[in-house]
Amino acid sequence: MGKFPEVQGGGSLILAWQVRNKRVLVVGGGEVAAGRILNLLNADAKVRVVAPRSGLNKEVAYRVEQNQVDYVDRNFEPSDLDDPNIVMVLTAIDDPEASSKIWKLCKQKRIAANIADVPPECDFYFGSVHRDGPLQIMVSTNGNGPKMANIVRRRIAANLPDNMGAAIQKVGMLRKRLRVMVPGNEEGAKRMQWMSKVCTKWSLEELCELSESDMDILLKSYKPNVIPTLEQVRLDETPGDWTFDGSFGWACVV
Ligand SMILES: C[C@@]1(CC(=O)O)C2=NC(=C\c3[nH]c(c(CCC(=O)O)c3CC(=O)O)Cc3[nH]c(c(CC(=O)O)c3CCC(=O)O)/C=C3\N/C(=C\2)[C@@H](CCC(=O)O)[C@]3(C)CC(=O)O)/[C@H]1CCC(=O)O
Ligand SMILES: NC(=O)c1ccc[n+]([C@@H]2O[C@H](COP(=O)([O-])OP(=O)(O)OC[C@H]3O[C@@H](n4cnc5c(N)ncnc54)[C@H](O)[C@@H]3O)[C@@H](O)[C@H]2O)c1
Repeated sequence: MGKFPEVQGGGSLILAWQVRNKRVLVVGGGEVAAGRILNLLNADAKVRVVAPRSGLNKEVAYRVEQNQVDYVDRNFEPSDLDDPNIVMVLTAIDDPEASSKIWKLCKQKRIAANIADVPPECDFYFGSVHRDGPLQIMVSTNGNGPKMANIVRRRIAANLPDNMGAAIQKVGMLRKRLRVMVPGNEEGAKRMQWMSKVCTKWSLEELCELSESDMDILLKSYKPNVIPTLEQVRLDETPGDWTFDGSFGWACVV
Protein backbone atom coordinates (compact mmCIF):
# COMPACT_ATOMS: atom_id res chain seq x y z
CA MET A 1 0.00 0.00 0.00
CA GLY A 2 1.65 3.21 -1.20
CA LYS A 3 0.99 6.45 0.62
CA PHE A 4 0.62 8.42 -2.58
CA PRO A 5 -2.47 8.72 -4.80
CA GLU A 6 -2.90 5.86 -7.22
CA VAL A 7 -2.53 6.77 -10.91
CA GLN A 8 -5.80 6.38 -12.86
CA GLY A 9 -4.76 6.57 -16.51
CA GLY A 10 -7.20 7.18 -19.32
CA GLY A 11 -8.36 10.63 -18.20
CA SER A 12 -7.84 14.09 -19.70
CA LEU A 13 -5.71 16.87 -18.34
CA ILE A 14 -8.38 19.41 -17.40
CA LEU A 15 -7.01 22.96 -17.48
CA ALA A 16 -8.30 26.51 -17.62
CA TRP A 17 -6.69 27.61 -20.88
CA GLN A 18 -6.00 31.34 -21.02
CA VAL A 19 -6.92 32.49 -24.54
CA ARG A 20 -7.47 36.14 -23.64
CA ASN A 21 -6.42 38.33 -26.59
CA LYS A 22 -5.11 35.30 -28.44
CA ARG A 23 -6.19 34.46 -31.97
CA VAL A 24 -8.39 31.38 -32.35
CA LEU A 25 -9.66 30.16 -35.72
CA VAL A 26 -13.15 28.64 -35.96
CA VAL A 27 -13.97 26.83 -39.19
CA GLY A 28 -17.73 26.53 -39.78
CA GLY A 29 -20.70 28.69 -38.89
CA GLY A 30 -23.42 26.26 -37.82
CA GLU A 31 -24.92 25.43 -34.44
CA VAL A 32 -21.84 23.71 -33.07
CA ALA A 33 -19.62 26.61 -34.19
CA ALA A 34 -22.02 29.02 -32.43
CA GLY A 35 -21.42 27.20 -29.13
CA ARG A 36 -17.65 27.17 -29.61
CA ILE A 37 -17.64 30.88 -30.49
CA LEU A 38 -19.57 31.76 -27.34
CA ASN A 39 -17.14 29.74 -25.20
CA LEU A 40 -14.24 31.57 -26.83
CA LEU A 41 -15.76 35.04 -26.47
CA ASN A 42 -16.51 34.28 -22.82
CA ALA A 43 -12.77 33.67 -22.47
CA ASP A 44 -11.93 36.98 -24.24
CA ALA A 45 -10.26 35.30 -27.22
CA LYS A 46 -9.82 37.07 -30.56
CA VAL A 47 -12.03 34.89 -32.71
CA ARG A 48 -11.78 34.54 -36.49
CA VAL A 49 -14.58 32.62 -38.21
CA VAL A 50 -14.15 31.13 -41.68
CA ALA A 51 -17.42 29.93 -43.24
CA PRO A 52 -19.55 30.89 -46.24
CA ARG A 53 -22.29 33.40 -45.37
CA SER A 54 -24.94 31.15 -46.88
CA GLY A 55 -24.28 28.54 -44.15
CA LEU A 56 -24.22 30.84 -41.11
CA ASN A 57 -26.80 30.11 -38.46
CA LYS A 58 -28.58 33.03 -36.77
CA GLU A 59 -26.33 33.19 -33.73
CA VAL A 60 -23.11 33.19 -35.75
CA ALA A 61 -24.58 35.79 -38.16
CA TYR A 62 -25.35 37.93 -35.09
CA ARG A 63 -21.76 37.63 -33.77
CA VAL A 64 -20.49 38.69 -37.21
CA GLU A 65 -22.93 41.59 -37.48
CA GLN A 66 -21.98 42.81 -33.98
CA ASN A 67 -18.28 42.65 -34.89
CA GLN A 68 -17.70 40.27 -31.99
CA VAL A 69 -15.67 38.12 -34.36
CA ASP A 70 -13.42 38.66 -37.32
CA TYR A 71 -15.19 37.09 -40.31
CA VAL A 72 -13.98 35.48 -43.56
CA ASP A 73 -16.85 34.70 -45.94
CA ARG A 74 -15.73 31.52 -47.76
CA ASN A 75 -14.75 27.91 -47.25
CA PHE A 76 -11.52 27.15 -45.38
CA GLU A 77 -8.24 27.52 -47.29
CA PRO A 78 -4.85 26.27 -46.07
CA SER A 79 -3.53 29.85 -46.06
CA ASP A 80 -5.95 30.53 -43.17
CA LEU A 81 -3.36 28.84 -40.96
CA ASP A 82 -0.54 31.15 -42.07
CA ASP A 83 -1.29 33.73 -39.37
CA PRO A 84 1.45 32.97 -36.80
CA ASN A 85 -0.75 34.35 -34.02
CA ILE A 86 -3.22 31.45 -34.22
CA VAL A 87 -2.93 29.37 -31.04
CA MET A 88 -5.91 27.08 -31.58
CA VAL A 89 -8.18 25.83 -34.36
CA LEU A 90 -11.73 24.55 -33.89
CA THR A 91 -13.57 23.00 -36.79
CA ALA A 92 -17.32 22.40 -36.75
CA ILE A 93 -18.20 21.62 -40.34
CA ASP A 94 -20.44 19.06 -42.00
CA ASP A 95 -17.66 17.83 -44.31
CA PRO A 96 -15.57 15.05 -42.71
CA GLU A 97 -13.04 14.99 -45.55
CA ALA A 98 -12.31 18.71 -45.27
CA SER A 99 -12.17 18.30 -41.47
CA SER A 100 -9.47 15.67 -41.70
CA LYS A 101 -7.41 17.81 -44.10
CA ILE A 102 -7.58 20.76 -41.72
CA TRP A 103 -6.53 18.48 -38.87
CA LYS A 104 -3.46 17.30 -40.79
CA LEU A 105 -2.46 20.86 -41.64
CA CYS A 106 -2.80 21.83 -37.99
CA LYS A 107 -0.55 18.94 -36.99
CA GLN A 108 2.09 20.01 -39.52
CA LYS A 109 2.01 23.48 -38.02
CA ARG A 110 1.77 22.17 -34.45
CA ILE A 111 -1.41 24.10 -33.74
CA ALA A 112 -3.73 22.59 -31.13
CA ALA A 113 -7.04 21.60 -32.71
CA ASN A 114 -10.51 20.29 -31.91
CA ILE A 115 -12.32 18.60 -34.77
CA ALA A 116 -15.97 18.38 -33.68
CA ASP A 117 -17.29 14.85 -33.84
CA VAL A 118 -13.91 13.24 -34.56
CA PRO A 119 -12.45 12.37 -31.15
CA PRO A 120 -9.23 10.80 -32.50
CA GLU A 121 -8.49 14.12 -34.24
CA CYS A 122 -8.91 16.25 -31.13
CA ASP A 123 -5.96 17.54 -29.11
CA PHE A 124 -8.56 18.49 -26.51
CA TYR A 125 -12.27 17.90 -26.01
CA PHE A 126 -14.88 20.39 -25.02
CA GLY A 127 -16.92 19.76 -21.91
CA SER A 128 -20.21 20.82 -20.45
CA VAL A 129 -19.65 24.08 -18.58
CA HIS A 130 -21.45 25.78 -15.72
CA ARG A 131 -20.65 29.49 -15.43
CA ASP A 132 -21.43 31.84 -12.55
CA GLY A 133 -19.25 34.96 -12.71
CA PRO A 134 -15.67 33.89 -12.10
CA LEU A 135 -16.74 30.33 -11.33
CA GLN A 136 -16.58 27.75 -14.10
CA ILE A 137 -17.18 24.06 -13.68
CA MET A 138 -16.45 21.77 -16.59
CA VAL A 139 -17.69 18.21 -16.78
CA SER A 140 -16.08 15.74 -19.14
CA THR A 141 -17.02 12.13 -19.69
CA ASN A 142 -13.89 11.71 -21.80
CA GLY A 143 -15.84 10.93 -24.92
CA ASN A 144 -18.14 8.40 -23.30
CA GLY A 145 -21.37 10.36 -23.24
CA PRO A 146 -21.61 14.08 -24.04
CA LYS A 147 -25.29 14.15 -23.10
CA MET A 148 -24.36 12.61 -19.74
CA ALA A 149 -21.86 15.44 -19.26
CA ASN A 150 -24.73 17.87 -19.73
CA ILE A 151 -26.89 15.98 -17.19
CA VAL A 152 -24.10 15.81 -14.58
CA ARG A 153 -23.28 19.49 -15.05
CA ARG A 154 -26.92 20.51 -14.51
CA ARG A 155 -27.14 18.37 -11.42
CA ILE A 156 -23.99 19.92 -9.93
CA ALA A 157 -25.20 23.44 -10.76
CA ALA A 158 -28.61 22.78 -9.18
CA ASN A 159 -26.87 21.93 -5.90
CA LEU A 160 -24.79 25.10 -5.71
CA PRO A 161 -25.93 28.15 -3.77
CA ASP A 162 -26.98 31.08 -5.98
CA ASN A 163 -24.41 33.40 -4.47
CA MET A 164 -21.35 31.21 -5.05
CA GLY A 165 -20.06 33.27 -8.01
CA ALA A 166 -20.59 36.58 -6.22
CA ALA A 167 -18.76 35.30 -3.11
CA ILE A 168 -15.82 34.15 -5.26
CA GLN A 169 -15.70 37.54 -6.93
CA LYS A 170 -15.36 39.25 -3.53
CA VAL A 171 -12.65 36.81 -2.47
CA GLY A 172 -10.82 37.61 -5.71
CA MET A 173 -10.88 41.32 -4.92
CA LEU A 174 -9.72 40.73 -1.36
CA ARG A 175 -6.90 38.46 -2.51
CA LYS A 176 -5.69 41.00 -5.03
CA ARG A 177 -5.69 43.78 -2.45
CA LEU A 178 -3.92 41.61 0.13
CA ARG A 179 -1.13 40.86 -2.34
CA VAL A 180 -0.65 44.57 -2.95
CA MET A 181 -0.66 45.31 0.78
CA VAL A 182 1.61 42.42 1.78
CA PRO A 183 3.75 41.73 -1.28
CA GLY A 184 6.77 39.49 -1.40
CA ASN A 185 7.27 35.78 -1.71
CA GLU A 186 8.48 35.44 1.88
CA GLU A 187 4.98 36.46 3.05
CA GLY A 188 3.33 33.97 0.67
CA ALA A 189 2.67 31.13 3.11
CA LYS A 190 1.12 33.42 5.75
CA ARG A 191 -0.91 35.27 3.14
CA MET A 192 -2.26 32.02 1.73
CA GLN A 193 -3.15 30.64 5.17
CA TRP A 194 -4.96 33.85 6.06
CA MET A 195 -6.95 33.81 2.80
CA SER A 196 -7.87 30.15 3.26
CA LYS A 197 -9.11 30.87 6.75
CA VAL A 198 -11.21 33.83 5.62
CA CYS A 199 -12.82 31.53 3.04
CA THR A 200 -13.60 28.80 5.57
CA LYS A 201 -14.58 30.98 8.53
CA TRP A 202 -16.86 33.37 6.67
CA SER A 203 -20.14 32.18 5.18
CA LEU A 204 -20.88 32.73 1.49
CA GLU A 205 -23.48 35.32 2.49
CA GLU A 206 -20.89 37.22 4.54
CA LEU A 207 -18.36 37.11 1.72
CA CYS A 208 -20.99 38.49 -0.68
CA GLU A 209 -21.78 41.30 1.74
CA LEU A 210 -18.16 42.42 1.94
CA SER A 211 -18.03 46.04 0.76
CA GLU A 212 -14.96 48.04 -0.26
CA SER A 213 -14.88 49.74 3.13
CA ASP A 214 -15.28 46.40 4.96
CA MET A 215 -12.27 45.24 2.97
CA ASP A 216 -10.31 48.35 4.01
CA ILE A 217 -10.93 47.52 7.67
CA LEU A 218 -10.33 43.80 7.28
CA LEU A 219 -7.03 44.43 5.52
CA LYS A 220 -6.03 47.07 8.06
CA SER A 221 -6.42 44.41 10.75
CA TYR A 222 -4.43 41.82 8.75
CA LYS A 223 -2.28 39.66 10.98
CA PRO A 224 -1.30 36.12 10.11
CA ASN A 225 -3.77 33.72 11.73
CA VAL A 226 -6.09 36.45 12.96
CA ILE A 227 -9.49 36.35 11.26
CA PRO A 228 -12.09 38.74 12.60
CA THR A 229 -15.78 38.11 12.06
CA LEU A 230 -17.78 40.34 9.70
CA GLU A 231 -19.48 41.76 12.78
CA GLN A 232 -16.12 42.76 14.23
CA VAL A 233 -15.11 44.31 10.92
CA ARG A 234 -18.33 46.30 10.91
CA LEU A 235 -17.53 47.53 14.44
CA ASP A 236 -14.17 48.67 13.01
CA GLU A 237 -12.11 46.94 15.65
CA THR A 238 -8.43 47.75 15.49
CA PRO A 239 -5.78 45.03 15.31
CA GLY A 240 -4.77 45.66 18.91
CA ASP A 241 -8.21 44.54 20.02
CA TRP A 242 -7.72 41.00 18.80
CA THR A 243 -6.49 38.47 21.27
CA PHE A 244 -6.42 34.70 21.39
CA ASP A 245 -9.08 33.34 23.75
CA GLY A 246 -7.96 29.71 23.59
CA SER A 247 -10.90 28.68 21.42
CA PHE A 248 -10.79 27.71 17.76
CA GLY A 249 -11.32 31.29 16.67
CA TRP A 250 -10.16 34.62 17.91
CA ALA A 251 -12.23 36.77 20.20
CA CYS A 252 -12.50 40.49 20.45
CA VAL A 253 -11.83 41.81 23.92
CA VAL A 254 -14.22 44.60 24.76
C1 LIG B 1 -19.92 18.66 -23.80
C2 LIG B 1 -20.16 19.12 -25.23
C3 LIG B 1 -19.43 20.43 -25.37
C4 LIG B 1 -19.60 21.10 -26.70
O1 LIG B 1 -19.59 20.44 -27.76
O2 LIG B 1 -19.75 22.33 -26.64
C5 LIG B 1 -19.69 18.02 -26.15
N1 LIG B 1 -20.70 17.51 -26.81
C6 LIG B 1 -21.88 18.11 -26.45
C7 LIG B 1 -23.15 17.65 -26.84
C8 LIG B 1 -23.47 16.55 -27.72
N2 LIG B 1 -22.65 16.02 -28.64
C9 LIG B 1 -23.29 14.97 -29.28
C10 LIG B 1 -24.61 14.86 -28.71
C11 LIG B 1 -25.67 13.84 -29.12
C12 LIG B 1 -25.97 12.84 -28.01
C13 LIG B 1 -24.80 11.93 -27.62
O3 LIG B 1 -24.16 11.33 -28.51
O4 LIG B 1 -24.54 11.82 -26.40
C14 LIG B 1 -24.68 15.84 -27.71
C15 LIG B 1 -25.82 16.11 -26.76
C16 LIG B 1 -26.82 17.10 -27.28
O5 LIG B 1 -26.75 17.50 -28.47
O6 LIG B 1 -27.68 17.44 -26.48
C17 LIG B 1 -22.76 14.19 -30.37
C18 LIG B 1 -21.35 13.84 -30.41
N3 LIG B 1 -20.32 14.41 -29.70
C19 LIG B 1 -19.15 13.80 -30.01
C20 LIG B 1 -19.42 12.81 -31.00
C21 LIG B 1 -18.37 11.91 -31.65
C22 LIG B 1 -18.13 10.65 -30.90
O7 LIG B 1 -18.50 10.47 -29.73
O8 LIG B 1 -17.50 9.78 -31.54
C23 LIG B 1 -20.80 12.84 -31.24
C24 LIG B 1 -21.61 12.03 -32.21
C25 LIG B 1 -21.98 10.69 -31.66
C26 LIG B 1 -22.70 9.84 -32.68
O9 LIG B 1 -22.62 10.12 -33.86
O10 LIG B 1 -23.32 8.88 -32.23
C27 LIG B 1 -17.86 14.08 -29.45
C28 LIG B 1 -17.54 15.01 -28.47
N4 LIG B 1 -18.42 15.84 -27.90
C29 LIG B 1 -17.83 16.48 -26.86
C30 LIG B 1 -18.36 17.55 -26.16
C31 LIG B 1 -16.48 15.87 -26.59
C32 LIG B 1 -16.61 14.84 -25.46
C33 LIG B 1 -17.21 15.40 -24.16
C34 LIG B 1 -17.50 14.37 -23.13
O11 LIG B 1 -17.35 13.16 -23.37
O12 LIG B 1 -17.86 14.73 -22.01
C35 LIG B 1 -16.17 15.18 -27.91
C36 LIG B 1 -15.40 13.86 -27.76
C37 LIG B 1 -15.26 16.05 -28.79
C38 LIG B 1 -15.65 17.51 -28.87
O13 LIG B 1 -16.58 17.83 -29.66
O14 LIG B 1 -15.01 18.33 -28.19
C39 LIG B 1 -21.66 19.25 -25.59
C40 LIG B 1 -22.59 19.35 -24.36
C41 LIG B 1 -22.72 20.78 -23.91
C42 LIG B 1 -23.90 20.96 -23.03
O15 LIG B 1 -25.03 20.87 -23.49
O16 LIG B 1 -23.71 21.23 -21.86
N1 LIG C 1 -19.18 17.67 -30.69
C1 LIG C 1 -20.46 17.98 -30.59
O1 LIG C 1 -20.89 18.34 -29.52
C2 LIG C 1 -21.37 17.88 -31.75
C3 LIG C 1 -22.76 17.92 -31.58
C4 LIG C 1 -23.56 17.90 -32.72
C5 LIG C 1 -22.96 17.80 -33.97
N2 LIG C 1 -21.62 17.73 -34.13
C6 LIG C 1 -20.93 17.67 -35.44
O2 LIG C 1 -20.29 18.92 -35.69
C7 LIG C 1 -20.33 19.24 -37.07
C8 LIG C 1 -21.04 20.57 -37.30
O3 LIG C 1 -22.37 20.49 -36.80
P1 LIG C 1 -23.42 21.67 -37.02
O4 LIG C 1 -24.73 21.22 -36.46
O5 LIG C 1 -22.84 22.94 -36.55
O6 LIG C 1 -23.51 21.66 -38.63
P2 LIG C 1 -24.18 22.69 -39.62
O7 LIG C 1 -24.52 21.93 -40.85
O8 LIG C 1 -25.22 23.49 -38.92
O9 LIG C 1 -22.99 23.71 -39.95
C9 LIG C 1 -21.91 23.38 -40.73
C10 LIG C 1 -21.20 24.68 -41.05
O10 LIG C 1 -19.94 24.41 -41.64
C11 LIG C 1 -19.80 25.25 -42.78
N3 LIG C 1 -18.84 24.60 -43.68
C12 LIG C 1 -18.96 23.43 -44.35
N4 LIG C 1 -17.81 23.16 -45.02
C13 LIG C 1 -16.94 24.18 -44.74
C14 LIG C 1 -15.61 24.47 -45.12
N5 LIG C 1 -14.91 23.65 -45.90
N6 LIG C 1 -15.04 25.60 -44.65
C15 LIG C 1 -15.72 26.44 -43.83
N7 LIG C 1 -17.00 26.22 -43.44
C16 LIG C 1 -17.61 25.09 -43.90
C17 LIG C 1 -21.20 25.40 -43.32
O11 LIG C 1 -21.29 26.51 -44.18
C18 LIG C 1 -21.96 25.59 -42.01
O12 LIG C 1 -21.82 26.91 -41.55
C19 LIG C 1 -21.03 18.07 -37.73
O13 LIG C 1 -20.02 17.17 -38.17
C20 LIG C 1 -21.84 17.44 -36.62
O14 LIG C 1 -22.05 16.07 -36.82
C21 LIG C 1 -20.82 17.76 -33.02
